Formats: sequence, structure tokens, C-alpha cells
Amino acid sequence: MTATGIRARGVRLRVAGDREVLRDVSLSARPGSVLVIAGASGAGKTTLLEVLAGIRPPDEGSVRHGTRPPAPRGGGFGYVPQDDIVHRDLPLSRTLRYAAELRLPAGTRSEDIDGAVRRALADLGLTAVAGQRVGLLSGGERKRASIAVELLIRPRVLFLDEPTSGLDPAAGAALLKLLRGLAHQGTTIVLTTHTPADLLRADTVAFLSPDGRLVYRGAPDGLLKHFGTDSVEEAYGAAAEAPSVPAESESAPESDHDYDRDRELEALGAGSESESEPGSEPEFKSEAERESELEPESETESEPESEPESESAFQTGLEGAPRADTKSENPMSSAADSATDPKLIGPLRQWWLLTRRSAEILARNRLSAAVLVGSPLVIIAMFAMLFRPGAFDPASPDPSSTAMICFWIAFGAFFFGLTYGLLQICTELPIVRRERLTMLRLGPYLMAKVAILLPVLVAADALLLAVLRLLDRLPAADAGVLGSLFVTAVLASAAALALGLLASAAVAEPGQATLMLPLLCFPQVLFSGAFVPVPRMSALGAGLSWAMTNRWAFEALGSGVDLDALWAHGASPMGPPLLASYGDTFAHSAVRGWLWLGGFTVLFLVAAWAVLARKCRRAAR
Ligand SMILES: Nc1ncnc2c1ncn2[C@@H]1O[C@H](COP(=O)(O)OP(=O)(O)OP(=O)(O)O)[C@@H](O)[C@H]1O
Repeated sequence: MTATGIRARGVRLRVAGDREVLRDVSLSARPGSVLVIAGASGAGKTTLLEVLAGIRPPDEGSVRHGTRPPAPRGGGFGYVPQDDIVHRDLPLSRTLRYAAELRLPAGTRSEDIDGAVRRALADLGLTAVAGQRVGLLSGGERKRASIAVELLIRPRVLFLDEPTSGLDPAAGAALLKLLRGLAHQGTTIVLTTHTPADLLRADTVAFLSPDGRLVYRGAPDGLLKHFGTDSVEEAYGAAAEAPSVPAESESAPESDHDYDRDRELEALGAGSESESEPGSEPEFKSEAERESELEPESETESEPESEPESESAFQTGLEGAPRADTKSENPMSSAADSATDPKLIGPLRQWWLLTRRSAEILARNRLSAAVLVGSPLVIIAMFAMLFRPGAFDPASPDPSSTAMICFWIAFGAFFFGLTYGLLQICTELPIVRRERLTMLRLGPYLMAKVAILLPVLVAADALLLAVLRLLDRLPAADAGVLGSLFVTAVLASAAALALGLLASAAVAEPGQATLMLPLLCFPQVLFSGAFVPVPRMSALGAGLSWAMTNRWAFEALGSGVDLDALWAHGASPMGPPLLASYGDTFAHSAVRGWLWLGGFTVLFLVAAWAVLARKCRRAAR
């Protein structure tokens, strides 16, 4: 594998209100080295990581991966955000399998995908918990699981945001050791941290002052001397007053430290490996130079025995990982290595993959599945209990009940759709964001959600209508009328599902989505035209009612069962006055309502796509 150096020059970044978060930061990470970014909370570590990764463009300055600008979508790129990027409801091996199918080049054979998953699990010492549900893993195991996702392809550059946060010191040390092992194999590692011990395990430390200046850049063992402190903790205090370090070309601090990387490698069992002194390397070299330098480390098929007999970082740790990277065990790693821009699966295959993944997540989360199936059943039962039979009988109709039945069918269909959609995206946003960085297409992603949930909604709507009809809460009409009601209910559910997905994409976390529920439901009840007919609303209310999917569903249902005729010619004296107050509410064809509902469905889905795209563009924020 060709290792890639990372270099930033004169990076400046401003956020809202023109506040400068990064001020003229210049640094570099040598190919196959570990760069650790440290600094006080809010100093700009994550921001710098995102800029170095190329997922957040700087306002000024430049970033290069090797000789090229960063290309997260170009393959060989790994990014582990602070949040977990593995689905909690799936067994670990399943979530890795889906991740591998998304990340590996199109046409990768199934056994090769399995091989990549096996190797990533082994690399991270997670083989023993492969069958465990991710939600049941410990924090440290979940962190390693997120890293395993990124190791499914052999990244040339790997960025990690606080990978050791929440880990005990031993687990943190083991993780750093593992990362050093990866670097040794040619992956350039950049990570942020709050853990002083992590700094000592870096090749290069970049220390930011609280106001986003680079105040130290160099070997870990020069850090204390530089700040004139006795401990790393004290260095945090001193960093605020320290002057910025000049650009590297002037001082090249990496070239004069005596950090003993060999000793670290020895600890990894790699002490005998020949490796050039980190400090003696010039900053950036041509691809060819770097390749020849890294040759002893590069994993070639022909010389697997040249790899170190490494003591594992996590039981199996990196042991055997290089050997596993041979063609027979995992040909995809070489495919991923050689292709700078591997061709990933197309939109249709991606949609099918995401549909399968969503279905499995739903099926494995028993509570969600139970709520999904159970809540329509409960609501249908309540509807059946609420209304008396025969309200639609022309010989003795109950006009106000017929209007209410139409409304509650509309609202039931709306509520099913909304609640199904509301938690779909916000619960997995960190995963979507991460996948979006490299390969995920949002169209197939949203359509996969629709593909999974719409059939369940169709079944719920069909059941609702069937039960109401069988219990004589709907007219004994022909198949055409019932078909019209069914189309209306399904379209109402589809529009609500799309609205739920939009809300789910818009909120920052699941708690907010729950708070959105009454906000979204109330206007749909108030302005549907069922309780206060549209002709009786204020001008503002009537205007608002146009934006309510429930209005169009209610009108289409009323039109479908021909409420106008029932009220005008039925035997109830209540009919004509009711008709007078509802005016022309049901006078139009149901098709008009369907067009509105279809239009809203498309509108909400496009809006959900746009909101999600914007969220993903704003990197990890
Ligand atoms: N998109 C944004 N809009 C507004 N402020 C932002 C944005 N991105 C970053 N910031 C601000 O930039 C500063 C640096 O944020 P950053 O997350 O990089 O800090 P950090 O050093 O990683 O902090 P911590 O260690 O607490 O995670 C913070 O004050 C943050 O509020």
C-alpha cells in the first residue's frame, strides 16, 4: 500500500459571526505516521481534523494528501467521528457486512466481502463478539467497531475524532498501540484527543491554543520543554500564552527530535523492522520516493513472512493482519489499494442494500417492530369501539358521525405514516453522515426507507378500512368506492411518511423528533376542515388549510363515499344544514385530493433530501 502524507499550509477557518476558529495553522503528517492534535476544549481540534480530512474546506490556506487535494470520495479514506458509526440493533458482523458491501468496489465477490469483515474484526480484536448486538457492546468495543468499519478498506489516511474518549487508560493505550500498528503498515493516522497519554504515543503532536493557533508542532518528547512545564496537563494552561509556531518550512520541527519510534515498534513486536528515523525524513516526497521508502512495510503478496510477529494489541489485535491481506484471504484490500477511485455499487444496488439493511434493523429491534405493527392494531380497535354501526345507511344516516369517520380515517393514515418516519433518520444520523462522506447516495437512502415502511402502511390502511367496513362503520359500497378510500388512505400515509422523514432529517436528535410530534399533528387536526369546515375558517386559517395533507385526505374520503349525496338526500334532517356549512368541501373528485397528496409526498421527500444533503455538507456539525 502506498502511504500518503498530509500537509496543511496557512489554514484559517471562520465560523458564524466571523469568529476565527483556526488561525494560520501549518503542519504535516509524514506517510505512515501518527499525528495527534491536542488542545483545550473548544480550541478547534475537531475543526482542524475535518479540515485535514478534506470534509470542511478552510477559508484560507490549503490541505494536501500526498500531492493532491483531499478526496474523501476517492477511496483509501477513513474517518471515525466521535459518534458511533455502527447500527446498535444489528449484530456486529452484520453491520460490518453492510458497511463492507457499501464500501467495497462493485462486483466484489460475496466471500471476499466476508473475508474483509473477518479481517477487520480480527484486526480490532472483535472476533469473539462478532455475533453480539452492537448495543450490548462496551463503549470501548463500540469505538473499535467504528474503527473496524473504516478498516474494511485499507485506508491510506485515517482520521479519528477523540477515539480514546470514554476508554479506560489500558483500553486507550491498547487502541493507540493498534493505531500505531496500522501506521506501521502504511496508513497515515490523524487523531484528536484529550488524553495526555495519547500525546506521548504520537509521532507528531500538534497543540492548539484555546484561540485556535498552533502553539506546538513536533515530537511528543519536546512538548514539555517547549512549554516549560512539568506535565502535559500544565501544558494546556501554558498553551494559552504561548506564541504561534512559524510555518514548517522555516522551522521543520519534525527533523530535529529524537523520538524513539523504534522502541514503540518494538513494543508492537516490530522492533526488528528496518525503518528510517522519522526525524530524518524530509517533509514531503514524491509518490515514487515514498513508495520505495515504504517498501519494507508495504504488504506484498510475495513476502508475507517479512511482516512482524506482532504481539496483539487486542488479543488478536493486529496479529496476522498483514498476512490476512494477501490475495487468498482478502483480495479486496489489494483492489482497494490499487484503485485510487474504485467504482462503488450503483444507485439501484445501493437502494437494495439499504432496503435490506433497514428491514433487518427494524426486524431485529423487537420493540420498534412491535410498535410498528401494534400501534395500528390498537388504533383500529379504538376506532371500531368509538363509532356506532350504520352511520352511512341512507335510510337512517348519522351525518356528523360520517364526517368524523372520514376525518379519523384520514388522521389514522396520517398518524401511522408520520410516526413511522419520525425516528428513521435522526437515530442513525452519524452513520448517514459518515457514509455520505464517501459513498452513500441520499436518493437511494430515502427510497429505501419508503420501500420498507410503505408496504407496512399499505397493510395497516387496508386493515383499517377492512375492519371498519366489516363492522358496518363504512357504507356497503362497491369495490370502486372502497378502492377510492384505500387509495386516499395510502396516499395520506405516504405523504405523512415523507413528512416524518423530513422532520427526522431536520432535527438534531431523537428527543427533538418526539417533541415535533404534537407540533406536526395539531395543525393537521385543526386545519383539516373536519371540525371547523374550511368555509367557516378565518381567511388565515383557510389559507393554512391548503398546506395540510389531512385536509386533502378528508375531502377525498368524503368525496369517495359521496357525503354530499348522503347529506342532501339521506333521511336525516341534520344532513342539509351540515352540507350548507361544509359548502363545496366534498364537491370535487377524489382525484383532486390524490394529486395534492401525491404532490406533498414528492415535495416532502425532496425537502428531506435537501435537508439531509445540507446536514451532511456541514460535516460533523
Ligand atoms: N459550524 C459551526 N458553527 C459555529 N461554531 C462552530 C462551528 N464549528 C465549530 N464551531 C466552534 O468552533 C470552536 C471549536 O470547535 P471544535 O469542535 O473544533 O473544538 P474542539 O477543540 O474539538 O472541542 P472539544 O475538545 O470540546 O471537542 C468551538 O467554539 C465551536 O463552537
